[in-house]
Amino acid sequence: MTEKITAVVPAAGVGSRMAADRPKQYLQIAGKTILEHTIDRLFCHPAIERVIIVISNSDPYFEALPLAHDPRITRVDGGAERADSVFAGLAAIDDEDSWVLVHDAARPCLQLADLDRLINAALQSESGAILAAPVRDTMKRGVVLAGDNQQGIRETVDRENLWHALTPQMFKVRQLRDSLRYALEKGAVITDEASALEFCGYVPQLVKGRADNLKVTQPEDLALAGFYLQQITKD
Ligand SMILES: Nc1ccn([C@@H]2O[C@H](COP(=O)(O)OP(=O)(O)OP(=O)(O)O)[C@@H](O)[C@H]2O)c(=O)n1
Ligand SMILES: C[C@](O)(CO)[C@H](O)COP(=O)(O)O
Repeated sequence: MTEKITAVVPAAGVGSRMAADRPKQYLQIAGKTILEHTIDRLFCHPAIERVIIVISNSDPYFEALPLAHDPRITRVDGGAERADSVFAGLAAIDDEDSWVLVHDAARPCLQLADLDRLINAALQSESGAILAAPVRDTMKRGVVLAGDNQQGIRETVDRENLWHALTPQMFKVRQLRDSLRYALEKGAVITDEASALEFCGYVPQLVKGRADNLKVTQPEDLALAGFYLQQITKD
């Protein structure tokens, strides 16, 4: 593969659900921050030429990391929402005909085989591609019960063809930038890149990925991510 790909890593969140003493991307696993593990996983693939890391403009942690001095890495300021941060990262890419791969800083357990399959699928897709994991549990939609903050079951959601969207998600820069701009201008709720393309009528490809490509989100995820990373570095 000769394609050279720019990765955009949104890392400007505060990690509120983690309830830690710092944003979760700076929590340590095996002596390195989650952010460093994530960047290491991306650079394992030869097609990843450059990484744009999107950081909060009030972030006091990033500059202390060796990453901050890596010539392959560019820092840009993030925005209020993840989609704003991704849009800011895209602004740092000059060639609109090139490929961009967006990967959450909070997903440090990405495996090379999944990354390679996603890249190959996106290169052959008119509307890019995302890693996704099929839902494995029975899915319920809740309803807030009157009088307290308890939820009851409103319905069981058909899980046929239901997927967890993961990252990386890979698209042509122009297609993603134009879709994000349009969707955000129209006030669409955009929680991943694919939803912006969907809003514009595109059909990105779903590429089955490993369920252990977890997004560190809640306190119990940190130990699990540590276990998964140990498995990767052992292989
Ligand atoms: N304004 C934002 C919000 C989120 N992110 C990034 O998007 C990724 C996925 O978002 P999420 O897991 O929701 O992270 P947080 O927003 O930090 O978490 P929380 O919602 O618990 O605060 C994370 O790497 C996060 O740093 C970002 O770059 N800019
Ligand atoms: C992009 C994402 O990882 C896909 O599942 C997820 O939407 C990001 O987390 P958030 O909590 O929605 O910001």
